Amino acid sequence: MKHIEANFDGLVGPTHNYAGLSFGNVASQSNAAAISNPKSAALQGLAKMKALHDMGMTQGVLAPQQRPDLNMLRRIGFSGSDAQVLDKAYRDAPAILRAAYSASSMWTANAATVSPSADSADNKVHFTPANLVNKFHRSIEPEVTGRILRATFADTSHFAHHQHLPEHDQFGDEGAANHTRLCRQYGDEGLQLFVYGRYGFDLSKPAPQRYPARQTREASEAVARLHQLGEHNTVYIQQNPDVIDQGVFHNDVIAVGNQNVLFYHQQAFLNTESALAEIRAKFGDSPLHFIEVGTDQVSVQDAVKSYLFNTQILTLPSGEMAIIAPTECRENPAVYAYLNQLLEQNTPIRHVHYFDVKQSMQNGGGPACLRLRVALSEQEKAAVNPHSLMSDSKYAELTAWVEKHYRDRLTAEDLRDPQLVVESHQALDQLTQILNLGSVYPFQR
Ligand SMILES: NCCC[C@H](NC(=O)CCC(=O)O)C(=O)O
Repeated sequence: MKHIEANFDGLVGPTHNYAGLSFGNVASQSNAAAISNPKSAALQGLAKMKALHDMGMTQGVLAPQQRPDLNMLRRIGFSGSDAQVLDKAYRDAPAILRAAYSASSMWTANAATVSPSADSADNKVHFTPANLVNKFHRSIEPEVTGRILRATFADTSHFAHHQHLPEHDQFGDEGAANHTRLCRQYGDEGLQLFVYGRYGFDLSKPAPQRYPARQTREASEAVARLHQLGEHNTVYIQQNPDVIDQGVFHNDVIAVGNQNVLFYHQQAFLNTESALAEIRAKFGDSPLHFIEVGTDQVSVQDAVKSYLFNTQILTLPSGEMAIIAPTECRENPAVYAYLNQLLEQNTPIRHVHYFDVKQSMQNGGGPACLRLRVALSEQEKAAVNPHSLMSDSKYAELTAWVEKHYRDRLTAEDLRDPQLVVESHQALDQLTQILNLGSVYPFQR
C-alpha cells in the first residue's frame, strides 16, 4: 500500500496586511505598517502549490478565515452596522482592528498538529487545531480552523478531530510548527518530535527572557495524549531559550525534518545531545541523517533572516529529497553557500528549489509556515474532500478567483473601508463553493 505525505497550504486571504502584531517575530515587527499586496501574496502561494503539484506531490488547499472578525469586534463592545463597527474600532482601537483583519491563517503549519494513522493507537489520522493563545490575532482562529479541517477531512472512519486545547498561555499550542515526524516510509510507524519553548506549570525551568515562548510542554503532552501516541513514538525536546530571544518564535524557524532526515541548527535545542540520543534509540536501526548546521556556517541571525530551516523537505516520487526554500536563502551569501555545499554531501537531499513568497516572508512566514503536512494512506487520501486537492484546473480556477476578488494594495487606512468587508465576504462565499466546504464561515450561518 502506498502512503504519501500531502502538503495542505493556506490560501492567503483577501485582507493580508502588515500590522506588526507578533512580538518576538522580527519580520512582523519590522514590517509593521508596510503596504501589503494581497493579490500578489495569494498568487505567490498558489504558484508554490502548483509547482509542488507539478513535481508529482499531493498538494491540498485550506481556505482562509473570515476577516475582519466582526463578531469579535462586537463582542468587545463595538456596535451598530458593519461600517459603524469598523469606524469606531478604527478610531478607538486601531491595533485591535488590525488584529481583526489579520490574514494570519495562511500559515497553516500553525493551524493544527496532525498525527498519521500509522502512529496512533486507533489507526486514525488525528487533528488538533492549535489554540494560538499567545497572540490575540491568532487566538481567534481555532474554531473556524476546526470547521475547515472537518470539511476537508470529513470521513470519521479515517479522521479524528479534537477540540483545541484550553485557552490559556500555560497550554499555549502553535500546532505543527513545533512538531516534526521522523519515519522510514510514510506508512511506517514514525517518531513524533514535540518541541516546546517552556514549561507552563513549572516556572523553575529555563525559559526565554526577552520574547515569549509560545508552546508549552504541557500543551505538547496533551496533544500527544489526544492523538493516542505512546512513549515509544514521541520525543519531547526543549527549544533553546536563547534562540527564542533572537527571534526564533517557532521551532520550524530553526529545524525541520522529513522521513529519516533531521535538519537543524547547532543552537536549536537546549540539550541537543540527549535529544539526539533519545531519537536514535527510539528510531531503531535504520539509517538516520542528522544534518546539523554550525553557527560558524550560518549564524542564528542569518537563519532567522533567510528562513533556511523554514524550508520544506520533500520526498519526490523518485525517492530523492528536495528542499523548497524562499528566495531569501539565495540572496543570503552564507546560506546560499551552505545550501550549495549541502547538495555535495552524502545526504538524501539532492535538489533545492527557490520560491518567491516575499509577501508572506515579510510577516515572518516562510514556505514551511504556509503548509500543514498530512501523511495519508491511499484509502485516506481517497477520503479527503477532492475539491481541496490541487490540480491544473483547480489552480486555474483559484487563480482566476484571486484575480477577480483581490486588491493589490492594502494600507492601515483601508481597514476602515466597509467595501473591503463586502468584497471579502463575496470572495469567501465563492471560495466555499470552489472548495465545496459548506457553510464554514460565521457570515454564512
Ligand atoms: N508560522 C509563521 C507565523 C507568522 C505569524 N505572523 C503574523 O501573525 C504577523 C501578522 C502581522 O504582523 O501582521 C506569527 O507570528 O504567528
